[in-house]
Amino acid sequence: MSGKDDYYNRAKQQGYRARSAYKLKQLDETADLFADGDTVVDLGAAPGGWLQVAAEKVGPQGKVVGVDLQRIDDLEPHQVTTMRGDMTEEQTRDRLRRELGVAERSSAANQNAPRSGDVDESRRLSSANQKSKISGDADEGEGVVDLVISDMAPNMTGEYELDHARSVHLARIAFETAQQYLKPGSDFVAKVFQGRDLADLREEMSESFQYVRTVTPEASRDSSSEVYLVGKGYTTAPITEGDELSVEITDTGEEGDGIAKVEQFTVFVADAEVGEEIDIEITDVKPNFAFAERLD
Ligand SMILES: C[S@@+](CC[C@H](N)C(=O)[O-])C[C@H]1O[C@@H](n2cnc3c(N)ncnc32)[C@H](O)[C@@H]1O
Repeated sequence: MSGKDDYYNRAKQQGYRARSAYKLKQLDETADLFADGDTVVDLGAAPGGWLQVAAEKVGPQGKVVGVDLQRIDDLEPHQVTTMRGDMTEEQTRDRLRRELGVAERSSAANQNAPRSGDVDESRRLSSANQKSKISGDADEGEGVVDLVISDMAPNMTGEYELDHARSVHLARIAFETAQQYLKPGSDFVAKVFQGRDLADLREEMSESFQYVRTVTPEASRDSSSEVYLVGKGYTTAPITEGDELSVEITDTGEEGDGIAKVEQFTVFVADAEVGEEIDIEITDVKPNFAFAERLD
């Protein structure tokens, strides 16, 4: 018996429905995914190993919603709800939206545009405590989910290119779902089989997250080509570090910096006064605000 088969036995002994539970635990160790009280969406959740781990990690104040083509037997933790459906179908995505209790938000529109509503000065935080604070005070309509995880996998045909393409398609659907519901600063994980479209998907994700990692948990079988793309720090910023642009200072932050809006996205500019029209360079981009220096 190889070392990897130990995970099967451990899952049996420890009451997990699938050995994949250990993949999620290892992903969490590597990428720090969960926090107490989080709301988590788990796509491709049957038979429920990841749901069990997620429920443990978010605790009794959290909420976990699992979706799968297959029926998922009831789980004891009260914070877990499940639904049976195909995530490639709109009606399943509608049901998920209703379960999360949010209005529809276009993922395409959301991809490079900020969410509606101003970002207030209280969100100007040090990067060290950014995730928890921002997650904690996000309003409905600004994102309601702290983490989207997808372990969706297609039925394997054995044809490498086809299986890869189908897994990328499922990961893209998961990514679109994440774009609809994630709070600024929150995270996303999706399984994908290695192949030629993996780099493109990672590149697309990197536009919406502060950074993206490719992680292979030890519990993934040696024979598997699966990897997990982990997006950290969901951002809706329409700008990137190094951008130069002309702005008008429309407000003043609590610490005296000028505030400019770029497509509703808040940019703090040091030494700038309300009413000034100035050229700036973006120096640091956070999930829902940025810092800039004036150029003139
Ligand atoms: C590897 S299993 C997930 C194991 C799960 N993470 C666990 O720990 O129990 C992959 C799952 O993806 C589901 N799946 C595949 N395509 C799907 C789709 N279009 N919509 C919803 N679920 C899908 C499959 O039914 C299967 O249960």
